[in-house]
Amino acid sequence: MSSERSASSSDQGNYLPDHESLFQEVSNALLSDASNKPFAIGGRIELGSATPSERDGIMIRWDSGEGQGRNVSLPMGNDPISQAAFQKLMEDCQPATFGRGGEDVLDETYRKAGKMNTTQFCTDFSLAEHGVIDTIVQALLQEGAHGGKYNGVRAELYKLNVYSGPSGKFKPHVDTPRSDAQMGSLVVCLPSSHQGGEFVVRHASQEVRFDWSKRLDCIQWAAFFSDCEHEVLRVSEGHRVTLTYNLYWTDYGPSHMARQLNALDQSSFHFYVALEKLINCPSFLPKGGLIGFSCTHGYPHTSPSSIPHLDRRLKGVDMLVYQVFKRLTGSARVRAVLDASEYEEERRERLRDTMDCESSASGTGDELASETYLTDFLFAPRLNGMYEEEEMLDPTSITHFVSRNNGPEGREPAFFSEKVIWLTGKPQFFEELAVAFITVWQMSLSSQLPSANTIQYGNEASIDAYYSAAVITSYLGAFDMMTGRRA
Ligand SMILES: O=C(O)CCC(=O)C(=O)O
Ligand SMILES: [Fe+2]
Repeated sequence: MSSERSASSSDQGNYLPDHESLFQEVSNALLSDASNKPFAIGGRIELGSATPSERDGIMIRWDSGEGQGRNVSLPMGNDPISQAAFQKLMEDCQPATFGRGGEDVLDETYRKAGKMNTTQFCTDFSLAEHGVIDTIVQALLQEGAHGGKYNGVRAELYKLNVYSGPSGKFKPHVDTPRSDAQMGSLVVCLPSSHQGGEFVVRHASQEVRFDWSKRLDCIQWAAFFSDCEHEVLRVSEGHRVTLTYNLYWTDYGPSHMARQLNALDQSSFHFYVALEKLINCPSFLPKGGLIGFSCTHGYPHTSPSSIPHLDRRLKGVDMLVYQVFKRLTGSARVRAVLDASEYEEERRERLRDTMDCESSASGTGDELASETYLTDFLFAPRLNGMYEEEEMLDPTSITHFVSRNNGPEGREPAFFSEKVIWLTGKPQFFEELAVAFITVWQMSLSSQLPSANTIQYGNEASIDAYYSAAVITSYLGAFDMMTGRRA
């Protein structure tokens, strides 16, 4: 009894330092490059949730020589026919070579595996069906990498590999890049019983291990950047069957539509034909002007940097309208809509002060009230500084002036008002659809673990993401009666 108590009190004595070091480990892991810039990721696809044909097994069909086609389904059945087919697959594989000093070499002390080229086999396993590429793009694509040139990733099937026990392996190596656009490799492990054969990926003293030997009811995969060293540890038993893919950066991707007019045939929309007729009508905005469409979705923006990229995030009909505007007029812009009521009120008051005639003042007021305020606003949030309550990043209530010292009075408003012909009615102003609230905690990372009441909330660098109304606008040039076209 007493020994139990003393054990528990010594546990308690150890609890705090352990707790501290665990906390430190979490902090360090989060601050490390491996977390900030992941270099290897993995996932799995449960066969139960796969496509109907995959649920019965992943089919490999191959050319077995002399025009004979064969197939085997994985995981392999227990029946003699399946086993014979699998045996034949291994016989039809060639010994896998690897690159050394610019040459392809066969050295089974370094790599012991069978391989088959894509000219000899095909499979019904489809990466696209399972969102593997989408996951890779989401997790490995780094914002702004390569000057923002690349938006997506493309996978090209490269080889089928079989690593068999008791000595299948591939010692540490880096994959040979096949073009400048190559970003990495993807290894897909098909369900096949084996022991050992862990896949290890290393980068800058960090290591990620994938053990695919434990499950036969799923397809498991790992993707990693080209510059990562990796290795297949020894397979002690069974057969480890993988498909390898080369991954390439692409300039298309989930957000490429906004910048790629050819991705879609806009002229197939009824709206396109109708708008084209309107634009070609000489009595419509003869001197030119702005047409606008109120977006059907709300779009979040948290900082000035998100404004120029709003077009990439357009959804559904909003993206279609944006594309049609671009195609027909050559110009389209997505803008956030701000609450200009205070600004407008101030302006009206100033006008009232300066105008002597009551009737003209009220006339101007009406005119102002019918104007619509748009913005490509230029506010400069100070993310690291203190915010005054009313200075919070709130695009729905920005009514301030910014000093740009180049306006007629030395200052220019943060946003400009322009008349717009709305194609489907005015935007729903100022409607806050949702608010995401993120608090940046500035926790002390010193060895002193902050307890609940000593946690410091930094300098209140809170960021509100507002889903505000957005509009798409397009300038029409003046109609030229001579040419029958717009400038
Ligand atoms: O098949 C695997 O598990 C990985 C093989 C590999 O690294 C390669 O083929 O370069
Ligand atoms: Fe490799």
